[in-house]
Formats: sequence, C-alpha cells, structure tokens
Amino acid sequence: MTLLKAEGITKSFRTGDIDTLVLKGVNLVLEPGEMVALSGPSGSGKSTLLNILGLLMQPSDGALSFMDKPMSGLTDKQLSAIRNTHYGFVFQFHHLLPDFTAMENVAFPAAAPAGGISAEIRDRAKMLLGRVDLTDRIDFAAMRLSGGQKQRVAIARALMNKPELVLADEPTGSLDRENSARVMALLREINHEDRTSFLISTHDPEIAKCCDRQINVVDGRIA
Ligand SMILES: Nc1ncnc2c1ncn2[C@@H]1O[C@H](COP(=O)(O)OP(=O)(O)OP(=O)(O)O)[C@@H](O)[C@H]1O
Repeated sequence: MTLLKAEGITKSFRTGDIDTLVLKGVNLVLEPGEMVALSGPSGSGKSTLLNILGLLMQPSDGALSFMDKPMSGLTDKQLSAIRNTHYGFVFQFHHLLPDFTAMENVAFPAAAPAGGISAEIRDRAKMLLGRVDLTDRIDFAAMRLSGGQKQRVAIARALMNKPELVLADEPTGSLDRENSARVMALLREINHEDRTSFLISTHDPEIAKCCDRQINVVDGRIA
C-alpha cells in the first residue's frame, strides 16, 4: 500500500480579478512509516500543499489518493471522516482549547464524535500524555501550560485516533532550541515505535536532518 500519492496537484487562488497559481503541478509519494521534511522558502506553497494533502482544501487540478483510494469526488463529510480516522494534525500554534484540561484536549478528537469521554478514551489520553512526559500536567487547564508543554499536548492529541499520517506545519516554529529538539525527538520516537508517518513542514535545517528524507518546494513545484 502507498500511503499518500499526489499527481499533478495545482492550486490557484483568486483575489479580485487576479488568479495566482501557487502550486504548479506537484507529484509526491509517501510510504507507510516514512518521516519526511517539507522545506522551501517562505511563500513557496508548503502550507497550501499540506492543507491539500490533509484534505482540508481542494486542489484546483490533479489527483490525490490516500491509502490507495482516490480522494476526488468525495463529499466534505466523507473527507472529514477520513481525516478524523486516519490523520493527525500538529500546527505551529497548537489551537488547544484554553479552558479545557490537557487530558480533555487530548481526548477531544475521540470524545467529540463519541459524544463524551468514556473510560477507554480517558485511559488512552492519559497514556498519550505520559508518552509526551506530561503525566504531572494531566488536569492542568491548557492555558496554564508553557509553550513547549502545549505543543506536546497537541502532539498527544494528534495521536489520539491512532493516525496513519501526521501532518505537522512548523511544529517547532514557536519553540526555543531545547524544546524544539525535544519535540522532534518525540516525533521520531513515535514514528519508530508506531510506524506512524510524518510530513513536517519546516524552515529549520536541523529538523529536516532528523527526517528520512526531505522534499523541497520551490515556487510551487518540488525541486
Ligand atoms: N487563501 C489564499 N488566498 C490567496 N493567496 C493565498 C492564500 N493562501 C496562500 N496564498 C498565497 O500562496 C502562496 C503560498 O503560501 P503558503 O502559505 O502555502 O506558503 P508557505 O511555503 O507555507 O510559506 P511560509 O513558509 O511563509 O509559511 C503565498 O504567496 C500566499 O500569499
């Protein structure tokens, strides 16, 4: 099985009367268990590409398949079901619910569709918080956590539904060196232990070096 395959992906945005072509025919393949860095200059189209690969945005043209299934022609509901069961997302700004505890934030992707936090969901959320070394912060409201701690909660949350693929957009962008290295070591460990695939958009060559390979986006194309 191929995890993710993109062929001839283009994306243009319309502002007023002007169409801007941001992605100009991107081809890429991700295999299960790979950890890949997505790098390239600011404005080259990395976030746009991640949004498309994450089924959050439709391409203007081209074909995308996930786990060997074509993604074209699916309804928003079907796409969101695939996202919820097979994808995890980690963003630069963690988007945690500030008043919810660390445990509730991690549980959320499973609790929302289930209509509440079952004992099983709670146990998994706690286990994941242990994995990101936050056992002592389980009942802290997210707003009382440090930046690095919030980002680790966001990683635990991304893993809640046992995703095949985690897409991370500048996951260490708001962290200092030490926390950044810690977050990367954690992602690598999860990748090795669970064979979860990661696609990580980053400007940081140190982070790209931690990955199996690097994909470079330059001016809307893979260089
Ligand atoms: N919704 C939108 N409408 C119009 N233009 C957009 C939209 N989203 C992105 N763009 C344009 O697409 C180009 C690529 O943006 P994108 O955010 O994908 O780049 P990036 O490589 O992730 O940049 P950075 O590294 O700075 O985050 C930019 O020129 C941006 O202005």
